[in-house]
Amino acid sequence: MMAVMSGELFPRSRSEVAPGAVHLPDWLPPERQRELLEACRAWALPPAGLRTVRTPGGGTMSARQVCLGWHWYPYGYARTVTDGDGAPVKPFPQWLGDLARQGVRDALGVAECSSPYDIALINFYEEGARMGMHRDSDEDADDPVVSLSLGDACVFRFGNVESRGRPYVDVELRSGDLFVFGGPARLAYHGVPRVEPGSGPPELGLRGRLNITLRVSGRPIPAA
Ligand SMILES: O=C(O)CCC(=O)C(=O)O
Ligand SMILES: [Fe+2]
Repeated sequence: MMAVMSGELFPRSRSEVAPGAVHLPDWLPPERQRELLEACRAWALPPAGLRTVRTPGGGTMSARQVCLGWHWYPYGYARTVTDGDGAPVKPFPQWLGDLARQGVRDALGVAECSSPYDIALINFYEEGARMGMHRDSDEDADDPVVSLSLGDACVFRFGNVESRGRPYVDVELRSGDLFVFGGPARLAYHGVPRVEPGSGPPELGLRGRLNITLRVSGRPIPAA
């Protein structure tokens, strides 16, 4: 099936990296990965498409990003791309919310969400891109963060709630993997120190890595 699985001595298996943080390898079958990739390609187009994120300190993030539902900027959420072309953020589709809930159910065994999933951050890692240790703390809800990976494999570093440093666990995330962090792990520091170029399944047809993180904003649904 997937090239990354060929030659594997042991099948990769579910692991609880920390209480509330679960990795489910190969969660998305290849055809669902292809569908999600096609959707990402459409979302990445302007207006409100893929952009380089500038941080308040004057730096830029090396992974480029596009958002759905709510536009994330360092450090908050808006209805429009306030730090880009100013266009309204693209809508968050119902099917993506259903996928998020399914992910929470499969990973944590429960799916009591305070309100529907309504945010997607899609990060595109080209050669050399990475993401520093940070917390996902701009949401007003504590529902689990659901992360889906497509394309090249990466090292996903999952740490603790106290600091950016140790202890942390390095997990390899590959195309189709699900990673969910909620409960006591919801505000843990995490990051992507490395992406392995050319390690994705060739038949997917993606150079680089895409990560889709799904979140609950905890904000009232804005009037249309
Ligand atoms: O790319 C990843 O796996 C992590 C992305 C992430 O942590 C984020 O978007 O906040
Ligand atoms: Fe994050």
